[in-house]
Amino acid sequence: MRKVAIKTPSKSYEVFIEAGLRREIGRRMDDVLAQPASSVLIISDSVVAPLYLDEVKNSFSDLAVHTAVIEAGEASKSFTVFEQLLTKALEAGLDRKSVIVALGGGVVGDIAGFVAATFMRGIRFIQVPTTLLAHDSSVGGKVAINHPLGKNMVGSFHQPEAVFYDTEVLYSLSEREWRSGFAEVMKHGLIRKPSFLTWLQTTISSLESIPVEVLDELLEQSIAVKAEIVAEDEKEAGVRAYLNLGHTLGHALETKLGYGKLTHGEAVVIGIVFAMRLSGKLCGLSANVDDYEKWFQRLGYDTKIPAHLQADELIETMMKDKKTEGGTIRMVLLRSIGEATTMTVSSDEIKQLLVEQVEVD
Ligand SMILES: NC(=O)c1ccc[n+]([C@@H]2O[C@H](COP(=O)([O-])OP(=O)(O)OC[C@H]3O[C@@H](n4cnc5c(N)ncnc54)[C@H](O)[C@@H]3O)[C@@H](O)[C@H]2O)c1
Ligand SMILES: O=C(O)C(=O)C[C@@H](O)[C@H](O)[C@H](O)COP(=O)(O)O
Ligand SMILES: [Zn+2]
Repeated sequence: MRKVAIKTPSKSYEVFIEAGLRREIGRRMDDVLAQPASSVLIISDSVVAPLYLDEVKNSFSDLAVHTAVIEAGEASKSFTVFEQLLTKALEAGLDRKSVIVALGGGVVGDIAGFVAATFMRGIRFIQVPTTLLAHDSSVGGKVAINHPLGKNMVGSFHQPEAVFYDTEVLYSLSEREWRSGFAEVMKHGLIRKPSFLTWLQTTISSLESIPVEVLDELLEQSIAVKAEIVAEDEKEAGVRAYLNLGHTLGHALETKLGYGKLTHGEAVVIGIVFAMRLSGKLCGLSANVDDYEKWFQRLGYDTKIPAHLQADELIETMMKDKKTEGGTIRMVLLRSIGEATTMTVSSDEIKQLLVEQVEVD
């Protein structure tokens, strides 16, 4: 068992990392709750539920356990599904002492967390992440749904009571989902921990899956970066924005292509390459961005912007990014590997580089 402590002004809790933990959720939840739960609503999705919902459900005894299964995929982070889940919570008779359990990847974690943040003005919830990407999304309390005009535009900060990470369940992930999650792992190295990044470069040569003998270490190191930053700045008044490296363009790509077309990690990697090229121009990043791009490509990422997207429409969507201030785009850039910063960037500078990164047919 590995543990990472998350300490924020609003709540302190732990991330427990252990193979087989899904069969222990009910019993372990009692250990982390200061007050017992009156009932539980497990929210999962249509891919995860058939695999793991029964095992999680059976780990609870002497408690009313309700379940809700949403359609798998990014399109479910919507107002419609949000309302359906609130209706389910009401029909199931949840009260202020009830606990929501988010069993799934970042989509389930984000929407279930937002239901918990808003139901009766806020009830407790537990994260049970089932994707590699969710090592990021389950920690730190950002919960949200998407708006057709922008990613995560409606949300809150609502910290979970605990994160129970069962590493065994990751081995039913597709290669594409391993790759998507690994984008956020690399991001954590790039913004804060060059030694971790070097370790990743020497240890991980394929993303078919992450070898079991390195998985726990990789998760602990990557979550530790997030924990450090969230402890410094829970509500993104400053350094937490560094966790957004690659996201200004990444989110715009997800929005403009239609939610779910690219995975979140695929979009973020394109955004990271873009942010690194801009960093070379604007804030002295001396690292060879071509070498990083080649590393990403060797790992199977497509680093180019799809050809049919126009720079102007991407810029228009980037303008709606949550870091934008007074109509100017603020991006996370790198002064060096491991040292992030935020900077205002003009549309002209963005446009020129966007055009250069568009894929050639
Ligand atoms: N809140 C945050 O801080 C934060 C951080 C990063 C990303 N996010 C959000 O997270 C979302 C992406 O999360 P994701 O990549 O986990 O996507 P996801 O939840 O859609 O999961 C990806 C796919 O894998 C399937 N899946 C999940 N677990 C599985 C398992 N163990 N075995 C087999 N299949 C499984 C899902 O059903 C889905 O089809 C995005 O909406 C992104 O905006 C939030
Ligand atoms: O935790 C954070 O802070 C992050 O920015 C982590 C990101 O990986 C994540 O995608 C997050 O949901 C983006 O937040 P947003 O505020 O840009 O919507
Ligand atoms: Zn992200």
